[in-house]
Amino acid sequence: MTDSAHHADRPVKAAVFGTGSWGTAFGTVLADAGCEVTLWGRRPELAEAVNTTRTNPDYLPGIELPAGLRATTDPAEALDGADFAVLAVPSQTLRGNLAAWAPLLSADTVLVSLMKGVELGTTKRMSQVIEEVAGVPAERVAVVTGPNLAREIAQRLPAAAVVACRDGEVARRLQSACHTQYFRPYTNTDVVGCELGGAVKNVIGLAVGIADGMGLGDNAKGSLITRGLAETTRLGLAMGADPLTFSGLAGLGDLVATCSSPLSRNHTFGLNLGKGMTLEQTIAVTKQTAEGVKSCESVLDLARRHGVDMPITETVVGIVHDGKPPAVALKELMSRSAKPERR
Ligand SMILES: NC(=O)c1ccc[n+]([C@@H]2O[C@H](COP(=O)([O-])OP(=O)(O)OC[C@H]3O[C@@H](n4cnc5c(N)ncnc54)[C@H](O)[C@@H]3O)[C@@H](O)[C@H]2O)c1
Ligand SMILES: O=P(O)(O)OC[C@H](O)CO
Repeated sequence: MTDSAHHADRPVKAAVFGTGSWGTAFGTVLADAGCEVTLWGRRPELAEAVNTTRTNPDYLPGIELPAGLRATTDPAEALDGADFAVLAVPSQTLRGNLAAWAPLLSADTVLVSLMKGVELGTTKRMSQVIEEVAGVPAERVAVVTGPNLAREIAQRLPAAAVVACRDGEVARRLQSACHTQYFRPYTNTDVVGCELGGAVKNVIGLAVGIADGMGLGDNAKGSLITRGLAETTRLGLAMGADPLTFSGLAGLGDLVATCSSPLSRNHTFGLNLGKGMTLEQTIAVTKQTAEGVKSCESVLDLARRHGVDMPITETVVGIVHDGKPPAVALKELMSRSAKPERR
């Protein structure tokens, strides 16, 4: 673990872009695993706070960060000698952000996506956006996903995760760079399945939050999780993913964590809508990135492009973007024509 995060005779170096909750928490994992980690953030005062107080007061208050983690606002400084460039900004800003950083990348730096979203308009997965903007092959892009609520990880509570890359050897290098006593990463080469699992679970998390807010009970929750996984798997199959990925950490594991945790921003966003807040009120009280709010539209777009039926995703889009009252949307969902379970 700690000893394995070395590259030949020097520590592995990682730049983490995004000093929000998950960038800071995953940077903590890398530093605890023995890497030299530099966090990039937009705001000098937050970088200063990380360096002087060894905490991130805005995103992870009260949690001590490791000594091997420092912050800067200079992307070139963050990337200097980096083996891994880890990206943890909102999915919809990644393209613009990375365009500015790409010219600073070395030829052998591996790009790592922590993001769980699908780009609006293009319907591209985050690894595809990275390949396109940075001009790198799929073998140099990895994805970290799974049931990883940032605050729990930063508190060093135990969790497993998936490190996915088309090139299995690159996945193994990243696995060893982020393996600690509390963070157990597994490798996978099914990048499409891992990314879809992460992006669609946010949409199902919204649906479950809405149901919880409406007081629909635990049977409704179990039904939404299971049928949500069924529609995720249908989309994955149409896009060439391995269906077994969806019963793993990137699918079921993340779905269960998101749909059952008060720490989930997507679940909380849905909960507020289900309790009767308007979209505007809900957005106003949401301080961090709830990716499903935008990605429900791109996931539905993706489903239509692939001719896949995703009724729960469609219901979420109806409530979140078309102003459909949750009670009306529920009635419509329950009135769909009867069918066999496996179809
Ligand atoms: N928080 C979690 O538990 C968690 C876990 C796994 C994956 N993720 C994923 O990680 C990604 C980042 O989420 P997060 O939880 O860190 O979000 P966050 O809201 O906590 O932080 C987002 C970070 O991006 C920065 N940012 C916002 N707009 C920006 C812009 N236009 N340009 C550059 N930077 C910008 C913010 O300043 C902040 O530092 C999301 O895709 C999310 O789904 C989050
Ligand atoms: O807070 P959420 O809803 O973005 O979920 C965080 C993580 O993705 C859980 O694995």
